Amino acid sequence: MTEKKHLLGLTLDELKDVALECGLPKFAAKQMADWLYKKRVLSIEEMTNLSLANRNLLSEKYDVGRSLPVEDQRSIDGTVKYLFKTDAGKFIESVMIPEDERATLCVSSQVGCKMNCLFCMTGKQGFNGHLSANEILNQVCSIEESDDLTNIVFMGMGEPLDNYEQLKKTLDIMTSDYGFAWSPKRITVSTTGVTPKLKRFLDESNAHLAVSLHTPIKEQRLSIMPAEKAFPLSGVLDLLKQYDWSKQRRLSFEYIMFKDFNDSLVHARELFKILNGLDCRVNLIRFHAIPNVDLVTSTNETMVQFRDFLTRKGLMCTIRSSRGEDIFAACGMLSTEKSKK
Ligand SMILES: C[S@@+](CC[C@H](N)C(=O)[O-])C[C@H]1O[C@@H](n2cnc3c(N)ncnc32)[C@H](O)[C@@H]1O
Ligand code: SF4
Repeated sequence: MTEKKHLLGLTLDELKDVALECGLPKFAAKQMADWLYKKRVLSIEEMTNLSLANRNLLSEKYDVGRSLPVEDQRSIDGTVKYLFKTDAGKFIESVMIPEDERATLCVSSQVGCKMNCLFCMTGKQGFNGHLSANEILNQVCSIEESDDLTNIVFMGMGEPLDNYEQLKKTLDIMTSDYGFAWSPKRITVSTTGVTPKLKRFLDESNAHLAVSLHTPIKEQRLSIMPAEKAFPLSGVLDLLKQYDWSKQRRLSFEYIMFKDFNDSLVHARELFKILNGLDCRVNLIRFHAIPNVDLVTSTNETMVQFRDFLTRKGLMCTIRSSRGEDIFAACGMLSTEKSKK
């Protein structure tokens, strides 16, 4: 028996094609979108404003394509890490982070990652495949807290801009009226800066952008982020400087603080210099230690000094609190290497 194709993850135009293919009236596409993205049903059977005959026709080739997490782990700080199995039998993780009135879901965009950043567990796993829009949206729809989510960040496993077509489809469905109808201000895409795709992302979406910067010095960045070779930070900044960031769209830079590596005031000064003229903020992140990597996180005192230096210069800078470290759910700690085995 051939595998059925999934409806979740299809845009309204694609659902119109499905309606045509299965001999359903064109307006059935909007009805399907309502069931998938507003009422979030698990089966075609539940789409009760489609006639039974039409539901049967649709079910011959399609299913909804929802799959529940196969495992969850809860941190003492309330963070929950979910494990999902993909269609290809691989595993990915998503992390739900509750904070005051907010509930943020950190989603994965790939199984593993090609970028091989020295400090990241996902990078150590290597690249095991792209996720489809279905598999990205399923992470949002299929967790217990789904209805309460206030924000989505693409900071889980993978480099979202290396999977641009599926990212774009996901963002379209999340922000369109026929889809989740979310404001793009609730969504942040984090990237090392895959320049050609970054340009498309800036032109084709209004979601917030976070760039993983980590050091203003080229040779140092190259030593911890091999992607610096193909997509130098200087090119990323040139591109970003062509856009108007003074409106609703937010630009931020992630900066992991490594002790005696990138945490001196010389670095802070250089960072200020290269970001000068950009309407942006800097998030300082503690390094979450991973096995077999010699880097160490900076002290709180150093982080505060670094932050205060930039703040005094007029650059908005915050220290991001680490969440879910006890269950290996914090930034850069996600890996499904073991699940694979
Ligand atoms: C896992 S990445 C996923 C998104 C995208 N690939 C990127 O690098 O921006 C999300 C963020 O986690 C950071 N990160 C990776 N490893 C980390 C670690 N061990 N400790 C703290 N942050 C880490 C990355 O630099 C990035 O800012
Ligand atoms: S930090 Fe981001 S780009 Fe680098 S290896 Fe990890 S997931 Fe990939």
